[in-house]
Amino acid sequence: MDSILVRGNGPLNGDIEIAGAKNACLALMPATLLSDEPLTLTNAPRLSDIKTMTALLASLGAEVSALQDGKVQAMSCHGEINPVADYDIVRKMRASNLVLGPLLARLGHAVVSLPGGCAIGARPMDLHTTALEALGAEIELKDGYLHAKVAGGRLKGAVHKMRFPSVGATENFLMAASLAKGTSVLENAAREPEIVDLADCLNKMGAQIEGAGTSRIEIQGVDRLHGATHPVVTDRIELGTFMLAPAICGGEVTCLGGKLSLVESFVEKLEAAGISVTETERGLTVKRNGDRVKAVDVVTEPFPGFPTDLQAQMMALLCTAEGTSVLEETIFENRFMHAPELIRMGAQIEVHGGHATVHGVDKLKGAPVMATDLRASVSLILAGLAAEGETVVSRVYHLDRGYEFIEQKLSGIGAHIERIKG
Ligand SMILES: CC(=O)N[C@H]1[C@@H](OP(=O)(O)OP(=O)(O)OC[C@H]2O[C@@H](n3ccc(=O)[nH]c3=O)[C@H](O)[C@@H]2O)O[C@H](CO)[C@@H](O)[C@@H]1O
Ligand SMILES: C=C(OP(=O)(O)O)C(=O)O
Repeated sequence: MDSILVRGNGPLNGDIEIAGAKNACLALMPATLLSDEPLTLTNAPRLSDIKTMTALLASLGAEVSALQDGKVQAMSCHGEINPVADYDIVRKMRASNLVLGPLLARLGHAVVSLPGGCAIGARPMDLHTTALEALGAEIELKDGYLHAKVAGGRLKGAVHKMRFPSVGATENFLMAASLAKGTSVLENAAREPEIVDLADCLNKMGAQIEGAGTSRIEIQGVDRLHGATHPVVTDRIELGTFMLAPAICGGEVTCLGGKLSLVESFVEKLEAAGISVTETERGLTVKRNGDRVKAVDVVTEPFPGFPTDLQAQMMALLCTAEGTSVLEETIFENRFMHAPELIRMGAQIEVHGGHATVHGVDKLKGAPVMATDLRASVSLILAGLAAEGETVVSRVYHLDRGYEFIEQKLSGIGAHIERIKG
């Protein structure tokens, strides 16, 4: 298994290109199941998760090809569709559960393995199933699989309010309701940019969705959807991650394609810590003011709040802040696994339940550390860039799920980083 070696760095300077969003692309790809015409996604990220979704869609009967430089993902689903999403693929990736809504809408039945838990916490599906049941589906759990069917074969529009604004359940509901008979309304819907991106793409395919990006989304069901070409929205988590590189090491870096609207609550915290962020036509330029950042408190929340997917990276920054910061994780129950690894590097962190208290130290020290999940992995790389000496992050397969060409991208702004093939 590969490892990443990072050497403590001086200032970082230059431009870094931000890719299309993993979490948007993984929701857009299953939309191909809704139409027999081709769906082409441009600006797709080159990640192992995208390959896993490709394998899942292929197992369901879709033709999926990555074209040109790999950034164009073309999909077509005109042949026979297999309604069974197998455990062997679904277990590899939470986002596999996003085929449930489209399969049900297109075929009137589906059998999808439960994703199971993952390192960061439980990944339940009750919000997905109750949302689809509101549209007339009957869903039963048997042998670890959700068996879903619709009497009469077609879902029916309905008003549904979710108890929590789940991103995945909102995505499944949008795709399912697009082909349902009549009007559907989702209340307390998730407002993440990835939801807006999916709704934009579905609308290009002929869906009639209004209100995406707000907590009330209205969907007028249509009889069929057609093909479309759609660019995947910028990855706000990759953007936030790379914005932290100059914040940690000093210097000035422009994240090309970055937009403030994608990362507002994150930028508020960066500014409070003493980092300046400027938006230009090229992207977001980030500069640290002074030698050390100031401590800030962070609470993760659904969008537009501070993203859970940036909590680990923010903790890496706060390890060397002046003062004490408290990070509260409210989305996933086990998302502080980077803390013990950061402690190995000299950080002073106490974790109590969903709270982590970080007492800033002058300097971190390089150490061998272990990546436990995707965002934890990258937080250790960021911490390594701020540490004295060498840090080797092992088990980086997690990293390849969410960051394309990370060594090349960070080397391009002056970081000392290399991959050790394992
Ligand atoms: C709100 C939030 O930040 N969601 C994040 C979540 O999306 P993802 O779609 O995976 O997760 P949800 O938004 O559905 O889940 C967030 C919370 O709801 C709970 N839950 C979820 C579904 C369900 O049926 N029942 C249930 O109780 C989960 O246990 C969790 O506590 O992970 C993605 C990958 O890290 C992130 O990009 C999303 O921003
Ligand atoms: C945890 C993440 O992904 P997933 O939900 O696919 O596990 C993430 O993107 O940070």
